[in-house]
Amino acid sequence: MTNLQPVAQPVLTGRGLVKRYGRVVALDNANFDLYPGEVLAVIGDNGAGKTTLIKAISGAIRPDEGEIRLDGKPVSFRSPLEAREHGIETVYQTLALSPALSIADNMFLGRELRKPGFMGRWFRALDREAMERQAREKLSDLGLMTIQNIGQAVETLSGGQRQGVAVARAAAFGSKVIVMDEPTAALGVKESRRVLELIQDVKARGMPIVLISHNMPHVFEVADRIHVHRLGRRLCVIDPKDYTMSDAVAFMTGAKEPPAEAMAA
Ligand SMILES: Nc1ncnc2c1ncn2[C@@H]1O[C@H](COP(=O)(O)OP(=O)(O)OP(=O)(O)O)[C@@H](O)[C@H]1O
Repeated sequence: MTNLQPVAQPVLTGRGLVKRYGRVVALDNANFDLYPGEVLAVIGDNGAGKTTLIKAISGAIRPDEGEIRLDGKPVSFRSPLEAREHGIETVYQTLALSPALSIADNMFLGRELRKPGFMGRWFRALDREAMERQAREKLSDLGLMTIQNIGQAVETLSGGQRQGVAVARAAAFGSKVIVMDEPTAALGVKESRRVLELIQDVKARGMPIVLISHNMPHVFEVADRIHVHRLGRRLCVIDPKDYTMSDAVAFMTGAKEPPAEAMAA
């Protein structure tokens, strides 16, 4: 069995996270660990609490209880913007791109570059040239320059290309962690392949990734470790090399219990 306790300090941890929605306990004392440079897949049945976990670590919700640490320091994000400011970028299932805006505008949405000047930030003119240049650089860094025109509206791109823009944006600005919620769910075979390659590219640049996915072949292809979530908490962490996809599904549905060494604290 592979030793699943990496020696490095985790980049991001969650301890004892609780989130209640009325009587529903979406997170029930959940723990979480992400290590440097790894792709950590989070899998679980519908309603297991994966999205709630990811929302907690990306600032979209505040847990009722528990502690989140980034680089060993306790953090408490009041909004996704605050999490972004700390280097945690999230690519949501719904993408959060503005279809009518250009690729460059989308990449800089909410953090537009402005020309220098004496006036307050919001009164200075946008520096379109710099944004377009940097957007082009970021996309080509990730091998995404099949997109010809950076001024093209996002609504004219294919699903895979849109996902590419969202991932490139996250990779460009996420200085510490990238979280991806079902990045291949709405994509065809070829486009999914490109996104999986992108995940590998981002990982190769040393950035750890949290990947939530129901797609077991994709999870088994790219994940270094798999966090299995059940009934609002982490049940176990497994190495995809040591288990089959049907083992993973059996653990997540409760059809089979994981061996003691994989059980999470
Ligand atoms: N805003 C909300 N209001 C009320 N209940 C919620 C809310 N968000 C999540 N829940 C409940 O919390 C539980 C966990 O939901 P969550 O979306 O985190 O699960 P999930 O593992 O991501 O599921 P799926 O795979 O279906 O997306 C579910 O019972 C869900 O109905």
